[in-house]
Amino acid sequence: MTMQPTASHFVNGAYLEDTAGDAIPVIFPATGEEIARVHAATPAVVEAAMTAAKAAQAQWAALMGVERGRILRRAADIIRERNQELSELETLDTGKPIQETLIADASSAADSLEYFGGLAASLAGEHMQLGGDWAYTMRVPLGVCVGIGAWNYPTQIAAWKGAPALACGNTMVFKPSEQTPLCALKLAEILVEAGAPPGVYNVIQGAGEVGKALVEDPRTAKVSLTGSAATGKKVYASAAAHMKHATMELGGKSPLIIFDDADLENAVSGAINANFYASGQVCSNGTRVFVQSGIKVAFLARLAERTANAVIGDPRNEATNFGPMVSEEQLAITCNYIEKGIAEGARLVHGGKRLDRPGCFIEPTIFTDVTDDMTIAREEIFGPVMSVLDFKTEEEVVTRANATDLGLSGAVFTADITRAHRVVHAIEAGSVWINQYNLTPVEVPFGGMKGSGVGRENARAAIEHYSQLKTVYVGMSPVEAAF
Ligand SMILES: NC(=O)c1ccc[n+]([C@@H]2O[C@H](COP(=O)([O-])OP(=O)(O)OC[C@H]3O[C@@H](n4cnc5c(N)ncnc54)[C@H](O)[C@@H]3O)[C@@H](O)[C@H]2O)c1
Ligand SMILES: C[N+](C)(C)CC=O
Repeated sequence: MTMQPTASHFVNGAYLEDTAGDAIPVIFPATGEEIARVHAATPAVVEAAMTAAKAAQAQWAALMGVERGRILRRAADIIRERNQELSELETLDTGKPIQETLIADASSAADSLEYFGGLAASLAGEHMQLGGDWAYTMRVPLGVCVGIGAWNYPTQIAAWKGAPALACGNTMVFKPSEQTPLCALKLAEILVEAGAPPGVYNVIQGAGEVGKALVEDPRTAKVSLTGSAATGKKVYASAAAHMKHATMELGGKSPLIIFDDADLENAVSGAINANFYASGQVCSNGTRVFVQSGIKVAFLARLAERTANAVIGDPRNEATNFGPMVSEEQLAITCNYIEKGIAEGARLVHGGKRLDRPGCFIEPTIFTDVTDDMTIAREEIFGPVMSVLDFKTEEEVVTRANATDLGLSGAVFTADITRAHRVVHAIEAGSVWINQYNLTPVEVPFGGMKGSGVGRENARAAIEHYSQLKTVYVGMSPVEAAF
């Protein structure tokens, strides 16, 4: 099986190769098979991409918003028509089950292009009457935006950054994660097919060094990173040093709070989605599951029963609902955390073992008797490891839920609507669900508080992060000079 792209990079409207860059093998995580090989961008490729994006920007921004929007919406239509093919590619690139990718990835990219394509024509400033004088604001693009992606949602991340950037009249150079380089190339190809001029959306490959070169390039006006908190700190500092705009979509260690009065079955469903979707490799996952004492025994019993029903296997099989992890490296990190959990006294309720088969498979894992000070309760694992902690009172759980430097997401499951709102208002996180988990439609802003990031993706909020206001003061009478 091979998914070899035409070339490693997509620059100035066409595929571009430069084999002088380090080779990056693309591994299908379910088998360990190499399905493609791309090359990291050399300085010449970085230069070509930045030059193309810079050259294309003014002309792209000069188009009517409705014209830019039409191109984005046409790209959305093409993505929907090719959903099967793009979902299969996402599955091969990441290892996520096809039953997930068919509904969550290319379609999310299409939603984003459709949504921001729809908004492009309505981007506008304001008019202020100042007696006889007046002023107005214009919403203007930032210039060349750099997007840098994580490996868990390669298609979605490429579009969540590209669609609002392009809608606002910016151009983009996007660098996917070196672990999942294939999907973003398809987005670049589709945008050109939809009518985007050369240079408007470019994709180049590489690891952190290439990302760093893009961030530091003087032509870069804005950086949007999806990645770990550690990388975020470095990239944010570098962007700030040169006064560049920045959006940081980083990791989390989110609390999922289940009160005694919650619908048990729904709470179990929430905890499963919040921990085992995409084999646990979701930034917003609710990995600290706080369960009120009265419901804990019943919750754990039902959770273990339902988790035992997971269909683990080849992600290309439509029946599979739990696939491999993305890489041997990520699997090893996860196994290490499981060992630490055991060593620090947490009790395994389910899973905990690597599967005895080829590929990066590990069982969905549930720990109970977890305490707040344990490593597995403090650090983002980014694997299918759920920690169940118990609590007695609302006040106690809110304090414990907030006792983290991160603040990406959270949830509360309860039948008491007053308490639900009280608790979600108290949780320090960018997205909080009530009796739901991990739904992130394009209509609602997504992003983190505290160490989980700055800025927001999706919704109208993203427009604020991909454009800036210019104020124009119009003098209607002579200047009154002092002398
Ligand atoms: N908040 C969100 O929306 C969101 C979504 C998905 C993933 N994530 C987070 O991403 C992390 C997992 O992804 P990962 O392992 O790919 O993260 P990572 O931080 O290792 O890498 C992310 C990207 O940054 C690049 N990079 C690394 N060092 C860089 C540097 N110095 N300068 C510029 N670019 C650099 C990498 O090549 C990669 O493309 C998790 O922490 C997860 O929570 C967050
Ligand atoms: C943004 N989200 C939650 C869809 C995927 C994060 O890993």
